[in-house]
Parts: sequence; structure tokens; C-alpha cells
Amino acid sequence: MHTRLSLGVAAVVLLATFAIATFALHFVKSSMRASIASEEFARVDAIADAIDQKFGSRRILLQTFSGSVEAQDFQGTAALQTFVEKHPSLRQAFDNVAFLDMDGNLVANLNGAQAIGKVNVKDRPYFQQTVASRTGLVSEPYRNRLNGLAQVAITEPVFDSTGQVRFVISGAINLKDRSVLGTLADVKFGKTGYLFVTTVDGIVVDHPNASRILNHVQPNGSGGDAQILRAMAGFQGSSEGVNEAGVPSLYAFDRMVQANWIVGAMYPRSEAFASINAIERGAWIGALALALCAGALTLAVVRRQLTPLAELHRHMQSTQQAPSGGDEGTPVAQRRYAADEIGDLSRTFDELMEQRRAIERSLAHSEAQVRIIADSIPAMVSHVDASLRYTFVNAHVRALHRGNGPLVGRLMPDVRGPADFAVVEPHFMRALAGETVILEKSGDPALGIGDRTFKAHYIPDLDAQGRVCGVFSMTFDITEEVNIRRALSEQETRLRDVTDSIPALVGYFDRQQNCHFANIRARQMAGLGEKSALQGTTLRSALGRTIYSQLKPYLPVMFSGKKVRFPVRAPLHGRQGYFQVNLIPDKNLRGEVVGFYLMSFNITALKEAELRQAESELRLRAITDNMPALITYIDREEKITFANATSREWLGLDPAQVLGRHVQEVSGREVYVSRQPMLARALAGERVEFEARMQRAGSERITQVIYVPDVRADGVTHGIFSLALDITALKVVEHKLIELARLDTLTGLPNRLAFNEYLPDAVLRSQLTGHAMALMFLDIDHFKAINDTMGHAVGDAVLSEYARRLQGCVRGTDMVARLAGDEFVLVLEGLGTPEAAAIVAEKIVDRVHTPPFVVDGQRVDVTTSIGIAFHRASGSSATAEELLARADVALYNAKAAGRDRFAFFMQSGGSHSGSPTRLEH
Ligand SMILES: Nc1nc2c(ncn2[C@@H]2O[C@H](COP(=O)(O)OP(=O)(O)OP(=O)(O)O)[C@@H](O)[C@H]2O)c(=O)[nH]1
Repeated sequence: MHTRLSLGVAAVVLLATFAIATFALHFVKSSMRASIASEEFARVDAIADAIDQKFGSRRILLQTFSGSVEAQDFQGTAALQTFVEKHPSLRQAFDNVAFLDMDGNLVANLNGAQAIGKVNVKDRPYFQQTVASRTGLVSEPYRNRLNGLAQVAITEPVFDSTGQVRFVISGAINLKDRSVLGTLADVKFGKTGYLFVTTVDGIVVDHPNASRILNHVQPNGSGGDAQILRAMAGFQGSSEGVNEAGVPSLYAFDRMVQANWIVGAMYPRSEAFASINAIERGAWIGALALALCAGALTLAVVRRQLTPLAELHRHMQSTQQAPSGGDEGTPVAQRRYAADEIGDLSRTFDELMEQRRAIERSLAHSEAQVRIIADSIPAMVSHVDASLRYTFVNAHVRALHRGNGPLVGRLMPDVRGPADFAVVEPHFMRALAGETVILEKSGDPALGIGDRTFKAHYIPDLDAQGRVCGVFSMTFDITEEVNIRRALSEQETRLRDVTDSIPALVGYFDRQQNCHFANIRARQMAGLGEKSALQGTTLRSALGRTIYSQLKPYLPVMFSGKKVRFPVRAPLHGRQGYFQVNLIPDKNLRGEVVGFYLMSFNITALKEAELRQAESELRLRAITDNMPALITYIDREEKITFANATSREWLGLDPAQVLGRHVQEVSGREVYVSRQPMLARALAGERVEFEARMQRAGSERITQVIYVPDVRADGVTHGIFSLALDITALKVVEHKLIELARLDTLTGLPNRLAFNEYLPDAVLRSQLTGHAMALMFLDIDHFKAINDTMGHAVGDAVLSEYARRLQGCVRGTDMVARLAGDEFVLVLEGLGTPEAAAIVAEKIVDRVHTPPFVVDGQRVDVTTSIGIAFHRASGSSATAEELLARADVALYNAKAAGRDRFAFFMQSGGSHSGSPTRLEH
């Protein structure tokens, strides 16, 4: 800027100087030209006046001479000749003076009488005009017939006493006579400028080129000097023109009074204005020098004045060269500025730069965002200007054309190739005409994407005035979508084939209940042809009022997203028909119901069968309700679908309350958990029987439950028939029978069966607890004798008393049993040492014989023998049978030892025995 401003100032100074110089020079030149022209004209005017005076003085001389001739009244021409010759003074004014009579004959001649009679000028115009006008004149130039010189004549008439023209005096003047015109040859205008005289008719009177004298200014009747012609037409004054030789010249013209001739001057411009040109050159040189000085001075002043601006410029450059997003030096708020206009300018610049950087950063950020967005869009995004030149392409476009170099700035036909461009060109032209265009097209095989399908959006780019300045292009790869569409179409065809082949009405309706699909049966029902359009067909029109009114209440449920199945009734072939309608909501990905499928099956036959079955079930119910058992049907979901009236008594629930409820809900969690394994087995196809306890009316009842799997013809278990019988009473009886089977009816003691069940458990307990136990085998001594001597009844009484005394010798937890006859066993548990068992055995022996038995008032002496098998938990693995055998061996030994005693089994084969008073071991 420094240089530009300096150059600008210099240019202004130069221009100003040039303009001033041009104007001044123009003014000076104009003035000087006018002055030169005026001077030239003045000179011409002066010359014309001088010539006029010459002619005037000569006319006066001739008039005077004429008067003298008239006064003397010459009678003969000789006298006249003499008279003329006596006036040689005429020679000073004329080259010759002649007297001409009325016939034009020369009658007297100043230059000698020899010419008298030899010349006749009657044909000369000046003669004729003088006679006719009776006054003198200056003639046209002519060539003297005697000497051939170019001359003019001044005439004057001589009158006689009667006033008639007697003679015409003609004073001839040679045009080259120095006293008249000859001096004109000395008049110069510059070096080559000259003076000339012509008549008003254009006859050259005087000219530096003598050959032109008496010739016309237009030698051949055409052309000629335009300025002279203009003077011939009456112009007087100065003018500029071009002479016959093509030289620009300054002309001046003036008319003479006496001869009415034109005195002209031709002054070549180059000579006339030579001084002006010299002045002009000098002036220009001066102006240039002045301009250079002024320019230099101005430059110095400007540079000095621009120093702060230069500093500002350097500051601006350094600020602009600072990286846009980087450190930009001192913050604007902390910078110091000069307290002048430049300081204000610097501050304003810095603030503007700050704002610009902020905008640039924002713009860069926005551009980056736009690029990221454009690159992230799963589409090829580009922009071309009105000349189809790329101005933007996203990453997908670059990737597609990665072998094609940079795309921005290139023309679309060059980038896409002629084949692909020919496809899209008409659509781009429409977009450039302002139309948004969407088209589907195959990919360019040249790019290896010929098997892909694309959907292109061409969107006009409008400028602020609403003119289309380019086109945005967004192209999506819709190959998958097209494939899906194709698959959907095929699927729809298959759906149609399938639905046409099933015995049901199938239709699809949108949320507004407009039909979009109907299989062939549905079309037949709605009165539509196989191929006819479904437009205008609604759910109501397709189904008719009767069915639609039954279906309508279910629509809100279906629209809430649930499948709905329900029966409807409608006339069918003249009788009542039944149909099962299924409404299946069609949900989009957001779970919104956008439509629904309707399937309707003819279930008339099924319904009729159901009705028949219902009657059968009524009968069945009547039977089951009167059975003393709880009869239920449990389906595969473990829900109760049938219950007889017994449920009211057993469960406290009406059969209707039970239906549809889960077993757990009805029976409670505890019962359900206990029965779940049996339910599972039954649902697996196994018949399951078990007993179960249940609470009913505050008391525990025992039931026998039988699960019978409902295995249908297809081999699948559809549910369970459950039969529960109250066997509480039966169980009581059974329990009693069991007890009775384990009791000795005579003594009331557990019998052998009970003992056999008890002993193994006792042995196991001993091994588990680590405590020793003792098994005693007891037998009444010589009981047979009691029987035999006192009778069986006494024997029985003895047995009963014996049992009672045994029980009295042991703890309630000890086991006392009668095995058979007079054989008893005693099981003692939780023992420490054999001595504990010996004490008990000794006690029994004592208690049996003391006090004596008394039966029916009779004393019966009873003693007993005891065999003891002591079982230590540790180190012994004897079984119940082995213990019993050991105790039997010990009993045998006690008997053998004399009876009325006890004996321990010894491992060596013998035994220790003890008397009633002594423990033997
Ligand atoms: N009164 C009565 N006698 C029975 C009963 N059961 C068995 N007996 C008799 O009891 C007797 C048992 O005799 P044994 O144990 O064989 O011999 P014993 O006479 O006791 O002689 P030892 O045992 O060697 O002392 C037999 O005579 C049986 O008939 C019963 O229930 N009541």
C-alpha cells in the first residue's frame, strides 16, 4: 500500500501537472495562435491597404490627367500623342498609358507612337465596362498583346464637351512592377509562407510562382485550395487549412477596395506556430521537472505521513499471519494503542480481527461438523455448481472415485464418465431448473458397483435471490431395500398362495380398517374378483353388518396390542354358522399397532360337536358331582379346567371359581410343592397314585390321589384327570390292623413282627450314637409244666403277669416284646457297660420269683432264665439276627446252668451266667 499510495500520489501529481500544463498550454497556444493569425491578417490587411492606396493614387492621377485632356479639347490624335509624351510623370505610376477611342483602337501611347494603330482592345472587358459605366476601374489581369507581360489596367473615361465618352485612358501596370505588386515578392511569412493576390473569380494576380499568374486558382476547374475558395466566396480573416501540397497552413484573406481583389497569405503551420511548439516543449519539460519535484516532495511527505499506517500495516500482517486457532499474542483488552486515529484504527482492526477469527473458528467448526455429518451419513453427498463442477464431495464419494484424483473443481462429465453421466444428466438439468428430483438407478459398472441399486436425490441450491446456483446430490445405496422389497413381494405371493390354500378367510387391514390384502376366500365373501383392486374395501364392507357388529367390541383390545380370538355367529347355507375370528395386531419396530390381520375359520362343525360334548359333559358332571371324590382336570399349564361339586365341600370353592386357576393358586404353595413332582410325572404320561394329607374343616384328612394322564390319539398328554378319594376312615382301620399285627394279644406287648422291625433300628442307633446296647432273650422256666399242671388259662395268666413284671423292671423307652409262647425279648439301649445290663437282668430274675405269682388264688412259682447279648457299638459289626442268636445261645446256657438266672453270651462260645443273687461273669 505504501508503494501504491506513493505511486498513486505521484500519478495524481503527474496527472494534475499534465492537466494544468495541458490547459495552460492550450490556453497559451490558443492565444498565441489567435495572435499569430491576427498578426498575419493584419499584415495582409496592411498590404491590401497599401495596394489599394497605390491603385487609388493612380486612379486619381488618371482622373486628373483625363480632366486635363478634356480641358484642351484635342482635335487630332497626334496632338494627343504629343500631349501624352509631355507627361512622362505618368511613367512613374504606370508602365504605359494609352488612349483608346470608342472603337478600341490605340490612338495615343505613352511608350511611343509606333504602337498606334496596331492595338485594338475593343474586346477587353475593362474597355467595354469603362465605356459602359462611364467611370474608371481597375481591370482584370490580362496579358499584354504586345509584350506578353501580365498586366492590369486602370481606366478612366475622357468626356467631350457634350458629355460623351471620347476616349478611354488605360494605365497599364505590370504585375511585377516593383512599384505596385512587385514588392509583394519580398513579403515572407516564415521561411516558405508567401503572399498572393487573386481576383474574386479566382484568377491569380500575383503569386511567388510566376507561372500561376493569370491562371485560375483551380488549374483544371476542380480541386484547389479550399481556404482560397472560401475567400472567393467572401470570407475575410484568418483561418487554418491544408494547402494544395497537403501542408497544414495558416491563412489570412482580405479584400482590396479598389480592385476588389483578394489578398491572401499562406503561412505553414509548422513555421507559424514554431515558436508555440518551442514554448510547448519548454513548458512540458518544465512541467515534467516540476511534476518530478512535486512528486518527490509529495512522496516524501506521504511516506512520512504514512509511517504510522505502515506500522499498522505491519501489525495487520503479523496479526493476519498468526495461526487462526493458535496463540494470537496479547489479548485485545491488554494491548496499548496510540491516542490518535491510527491507534483507533489499530484497536478497531484488532477487534474486527478478533471477531473475524471467532467467526472463522465458528465457520471452521461448522464446516468440520458439516463434513463430519456428511461423511457420517450413509450416503454419497456432493454439490455441483451451475456449470456441473464439483464444489463438495463427502468421504463416500471420494472413496468411490479414489483412483480418480481430487474431485472438487472438476466437471461432473469428466468425473463420472460419458456413460454414467448420460444417465443422470437429464435429471441434473431438471434440478438446475429448480425441481427436486428423485430417481433410482443402477450403479456404474465401471466403478464395480453395477450390481448395486441407488436412490439419488437432486435438490436445487437456491441463492439469496431464489436463483438456482447449483445442485445438492444425496445418493443412498438401497440395494438391501430393493432386495427386501423383492423378497417381500415374493413373500406376499407365497403368503397369498398359502392363504389361498387354507380353509379360512385371511385379510390385512390398516388402522383405519382399510383392506390391503385378502385371500381368495375373503375376496369371494366380499364379492370381489381375484385380481380386482381392494381400494375402498373396508372391514365393515368386507364382513357385512352382522359379523362386524360382533367383531367391533374386540377391536379396541386388539388395537391395544393383544391378540384376540372370539367366535361369531352368522347365517351359513340356511342355518346357523359359527366362525372363530382371530385378530392379530401388526406392530412396527416401536411396538405401535399399524394394522392387523384377520383370520376367520368356519368352526360350525366343531361348534356343533362342542354342543354335543357340552351335553355329554352335563351328564358327566351330574355323575361326578355325586361321587364322594374330588375330580378335577388339570391341563398342561397346570390349570384346573374341570372340577366337580366336591370342590365346594373339600376346597370351600365353587367349581366355577376353580376353573382356569392354577393348581398352586387353589391348593396353596406348600401342597403344590409337594405334588409338583407327581404332576410332572403324570404330564409325562405316567399314571401316578399317592396318598396325601390335607386339612379339611379343621381336621386332617387322608386322601388317595390318582393322576391319570390324558393321552390323546396323537400320543401327547394334554392334561391330567385327578381323582382324590377321602380314605381317612380306611386309613384308621388300616392303622389299627397294622398295630394289631404287631401286638401280642395276650400280653399286649409288641410281638415278633414288631420286634423284628425294631431290632435292626436299635442296632443302627447304637452304631450311630456309639452307645452299647443289650438284647435279652427271656424264657419262663418249665412253663410247660405250669400249663400241664394248672391248665392253659393259668398259663395265660402267668404269661400276662410275667409281661407286666418285665415292663415294671425296665424304662418306658426299653423294648419288651413277646416272641412266642413263653419267649420274651428285651432291648436295652444307651448302656455304658455290661454291668448295667446285668443289673437289669438280675432285677428281672428277682421280680419274677418274688413275690410269687398268684392265679385264681393259687400260688404259682415262676422263675425265668435270661440270655444276654451285649453289643458294644465300637469294634462290633453284629447284625440284629446275630445278636438274637447270641442271646438265644446265652439263654440256652442260662437254662443249662440251672435256670432262674441270667447269662451273657461270650465270644469264645461259652457264657457267663448269673444266679438270682449273683452276677456271674
Ligand atoms: N398256657 C399257655 N401255654 C402256652 C402258650 N403258648 C405255648 N404254651 C406252652 O408253653 C410250653 C413251653 O414249654 P417249653 O418252653 O418248651 O418248655 P418248659 O416247660 O418251659 O421248659 P424250659 O423252658 O426248658 O424250662 C409248651 O407246653 C406250650 O404248649 C400260651 O399261650 N398259653
